Amino acid sequence: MLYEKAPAKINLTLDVLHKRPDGFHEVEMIMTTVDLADRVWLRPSNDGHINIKVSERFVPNDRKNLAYQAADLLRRKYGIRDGVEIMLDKKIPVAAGLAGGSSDAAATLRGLNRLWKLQLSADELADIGSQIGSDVSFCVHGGTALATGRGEKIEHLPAPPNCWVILAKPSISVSTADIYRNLDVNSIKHPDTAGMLEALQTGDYGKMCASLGNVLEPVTMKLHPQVVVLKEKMEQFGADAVLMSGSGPTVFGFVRQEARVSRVYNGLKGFCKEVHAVRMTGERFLLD
Ligand SMILES: C[C@](O)(CO)[C@H](O)COP(=O)(O)OP(=O)(O)OC[C@H]1O[C@@H](n2ccc(N)nc2=O)[C@H](O)[C@@H]1O
Ligand SMILES: Nc1ncnc2c1ncn2[C@@H]1O[C@H](COP(=O)(O)OP(=O)(O)OP(=O)(O)O)[C@@H](O)[C@H]1O
Repeated sequence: MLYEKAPAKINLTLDVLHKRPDGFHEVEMIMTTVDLADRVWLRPSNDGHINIKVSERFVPNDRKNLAYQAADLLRRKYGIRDGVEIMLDKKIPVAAGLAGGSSDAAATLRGLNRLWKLQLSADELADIGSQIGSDVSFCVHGGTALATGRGEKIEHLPAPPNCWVILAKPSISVSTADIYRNLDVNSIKHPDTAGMLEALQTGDYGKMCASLGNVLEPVTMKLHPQVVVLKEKMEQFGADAVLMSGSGPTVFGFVRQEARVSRVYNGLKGFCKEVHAVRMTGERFLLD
């Protein structure tokens, strides 16, 4: 049995440049992994099938699961006949803007690369992953990166300055496709991507806080006012800066002072079932 960690991501910035002829949006976003992770186990089986077992009742255990799609893609591409059992222990909130499914798919790609001795590089796996979803390429590499194109073009960046990240997910589900559909590309207020890049290069915490921005945030907030309330609460409880991740609805807040972490965490617990205090790991997966 083989184990892979599948960490969640947050978006420090998310900008949309334009809508493409293929219906997707050309994005420019800075993402980083946090130490909240699903756990993925892979066990070879000789029935020639891909079997998924998931700890979470609402997550599909058939070909709709992104980990299934990752295994299926590799099997077809490399003519593999072996079966595999994939066990997913979900810790990342589902449909949250934290790339849970994408990270499971990425971990499956990394794990099967080892199990089936395919000797593919991280870039090759990321390329295969982009066929599953826009966030899978980033999740194959992890760490901190600028993602462009549909999200599949990755440039590695230095890890963010050290701080706590409080994640809070309201109990609503958000469809990424719906949020992009409701975005008016002509009235976008673009985030300061250059400022965020500089903050990462220089390790400037204040500048990182000031440069957070996500063009999908107002779209999700309009459809789900709970996200506005949650962001305000997090600010009131003392987070240094707050933003929605991806298409939402998870909101994250940075807290540098150790003493404030429990105040923000406990305060939010009163409003929200799913609250986590995590760190940005900056941990990149290097394949051998
Ligand atoms: C919001 C983010 O999570 C930010 O990291 C990503 O942009 C979305 O990544 P994802 O969930 O992996 O998205 P996909 O599964 O590829 O696409 C879901 C849907 O979102 C829309 N979509 C996604 C990515 C993109 N660059 N433009 C889009 O318009 C499309 O309607 C697509 O059908
Ligand atoms: N392994 C998986 N884990 C969770 N959800 C999955 C998985 N595979 C498929 N899904 C489906 O994908 C949907 C979105 O789940 P996911 O947790 O990946 O969303 P997300 O965090 O918003 O992703 P992203 O940030 O990439 O948009 C779920 O409602 C579920 O039906």
